[in-house]
Amino acid sequence: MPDESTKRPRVAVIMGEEHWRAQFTPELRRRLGEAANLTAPVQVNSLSDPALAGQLADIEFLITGWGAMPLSSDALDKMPRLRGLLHSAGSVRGLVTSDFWERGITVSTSADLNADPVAEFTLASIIMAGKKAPFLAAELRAEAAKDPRSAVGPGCMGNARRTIGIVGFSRIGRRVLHLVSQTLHETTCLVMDPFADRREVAEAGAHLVSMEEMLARADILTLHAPLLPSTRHMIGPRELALLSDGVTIINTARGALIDEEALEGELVSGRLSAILDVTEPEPLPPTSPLYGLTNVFITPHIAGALGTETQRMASAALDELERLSSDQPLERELTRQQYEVSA
Ligand SMILES: NC(=O)c1ccc[n+]([C@@H]2O[C@H](COP(=O)([O-])OP(=O)(O)OC[C@H]3O[C@@H](n4cnc5c(N)ncnc54)[C@H](O)[C@@H]3O)[C@@H](O)[C@H]2O)c1
Ligand SMILES: O=C(O)[C@H](O)COP(=O)(O)O
Repeated sequence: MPDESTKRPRVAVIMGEEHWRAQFTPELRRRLGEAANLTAPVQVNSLSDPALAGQLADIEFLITGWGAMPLSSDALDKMPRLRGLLHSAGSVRGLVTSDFWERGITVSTSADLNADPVAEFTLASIIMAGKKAPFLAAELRAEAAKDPRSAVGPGCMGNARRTIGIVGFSRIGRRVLHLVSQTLHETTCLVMDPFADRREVAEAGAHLVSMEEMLARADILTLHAPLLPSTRHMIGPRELALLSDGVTIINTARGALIDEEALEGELVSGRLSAILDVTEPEPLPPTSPLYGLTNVFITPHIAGALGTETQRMASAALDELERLSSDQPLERELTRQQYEVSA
């Protein structure tokens, strides 16, 4: 009698072992085992792992994740039956190439679920920036004997009637807009994105504006564009100079969106403040003056999914596997066109 498992699609999991352990709980592994005829071992971090050598020809789907090594054309040549790649994290950049679409291999990503915690972190940052909380806390630490209220410097205070500039109507940018609109009172949201549809932005409750208009009007500027050749240093000395005194820049996207030298100048002078989850380089060198500034709050790239948040992404990749196996349409497919302008 044929083994039931051979009727299921052949699947390999390509990701770092620590992420496999953290994301694929026993319950998710049980689901995976029920949906797939798994390779042995189930998880490796590279398709060139010798343990997979004799098994590549049968593989139909790959579940990938953080810690996976790039998937080369050579490896794809050895997998003529490969139909889909289901990524249990966000960006597939650095992992897949245009080769995938050229070969008709479907790509799906859990990036929407990685976007949620970044948007939540950004909302929290906007609220804290409105009170200048991280900056006043740093001033208090530096000068503990001072009356805290005397530490209140120039720039916006309070979270009502503020203008928030959102760079990028991306997955995360859209979520930030939604959360801000739901949470803060009488807030004006401006969006800058050359690919966004004006009506869609308006329906989401914001105004699509030029970069210049956004910079002139924003009390808080928050960055959510992908890092592409066209967006590197999109915020340079000219753009920073257009911001009013006391504006806080929030960057949870990529450090290289901002010209770091120009940013450093504006922060050292105290004219602008910043909440930076990402920097260029990352981490900043120990000699960076930004570490010593009370108007700068730096976190070590923690806005995206961490710990318990990452299991939703694994579950979503399994949902996609189950859909593909039963010829249902995918919910998280990434087309080649989207890939060109994606994070
Ligand atoms: N800090 C973290 O832990 C963390 C986690 C996840 C993502 N990120 C970063 O957050 C950013 C947003 O991620 P995402 O998944 O929402 O991106 P995404 O893939 O949804 O972004 C694509 C969209 O960005 C917009 N865009 C493209 N070029 C633009 C430009 N020149 N100006 C403005 N907008 C432009 C377009 O609307 C495009 O559809 C990326 O830089 C990503 O790397 C950071
Ligand atoms: O900064 C990020 O993009 C995340 O922390 C990592 O997510 P990724 O899966 O998009 O690389």
